[in-house]
Amino acid sequence: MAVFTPLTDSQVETFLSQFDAGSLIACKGVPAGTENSTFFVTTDRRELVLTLFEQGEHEELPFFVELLDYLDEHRLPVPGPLHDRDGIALHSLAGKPALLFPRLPGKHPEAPNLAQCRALGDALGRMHRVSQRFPGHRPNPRDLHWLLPMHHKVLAYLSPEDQALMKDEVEIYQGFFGDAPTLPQGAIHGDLFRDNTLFDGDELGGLIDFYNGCTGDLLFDLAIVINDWATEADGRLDPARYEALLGAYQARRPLEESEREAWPMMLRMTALRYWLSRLLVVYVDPPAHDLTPHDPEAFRGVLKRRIAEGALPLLEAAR
Ligand SMILES: Nc1ncnc2c1ncn2[C@@H]1O[C@H](COP(=O)(O)OP(=O)(O)O)[C@@H](O)[C@H]1O
Ligand SMILES: N[C@@H](CCOP(=O)(O)O)C(=O)O
Repeated sequence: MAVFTPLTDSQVETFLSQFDAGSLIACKGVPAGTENSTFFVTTDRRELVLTLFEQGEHEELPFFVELLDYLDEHRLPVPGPLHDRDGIALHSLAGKPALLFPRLPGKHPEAPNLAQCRALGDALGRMHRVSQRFPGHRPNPRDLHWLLPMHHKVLAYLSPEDQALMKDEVEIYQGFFGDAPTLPQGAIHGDLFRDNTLFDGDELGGLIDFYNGCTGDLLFDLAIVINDWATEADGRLDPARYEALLGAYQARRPLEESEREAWPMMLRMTALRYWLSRLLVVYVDPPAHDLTPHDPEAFRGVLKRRIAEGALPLLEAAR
């Protein structure tokens, strides 16, 4: 259960009255959330999602609004936030920052099929084409600059073998990315796992949960996607899903030479990013709620597979 701040109907009615979105019929807490309180709101006009921001840096919310507005204006399948009659999206409700969104159709794909992988690759490629011109700026909070200090915090909890793995990897990324040319930049989702997408059958209903959104290497986003969408439980890449996703992505935005060179390393670095963030949740900074944390071991497995796979000749097949 993850409604951290319950709301009364009268609170929701007053909140809704600022928007041109109809009158309240029903408001239901969504159990699936992990960080924010989310409600499905039905009015006499439409289906909406109300999010109360429980944690995180609230001063960054205007960036997320700008990014979603921008992507929505460019016809990407994202929930563009509703703006009130004065043009304001970000409000306060029950003492928490609040945003109202259209409710997008579909559910999270657990075992994505090839059509869904193609749809996701296509949407991400389209998003990255336009996001290169997004004027906002928010440095990537989970890139190498974060890995460098943070990995020290978990070393004490790891076996000697895993300590060596993590330390060696971070050192390798430092050497590689320190010397590499700047990769194509733009706004990225930053956490585009299956559970941050909605599918209605094979049709992509939308990309949601942009609260890791930031600006940085586009390739970082693509690598996160491959490590989740095209990866088996043991960390192995699934060639068919890999090619479906990368092929559709590159039909919209072909990778540049610098990105092809950085690709195997980016897959490794983003695998380690989740190994580390999950270890931090388990050992260093557990959340106040009792939701089961994600398993860090899964991404240790992904990292080890990516190292073993080396230069990934499959990329050629996905050109
Ligand atoms: N715009 C939306 N349309 C439909 N469902 C949504 C939308 N936004 C969120 N949800 C649903 O609410 C759940 C929790 O939202 P999310 O933003 O992922 O919260 P958290 O950051 O707390 O995990 C999602 O898994 C999804 O099922
Ligand atoms: N999708 C992530 C959860 C969000 O990561 P965070 O670093 O923003 O907390 C996962 O599967 O671990």
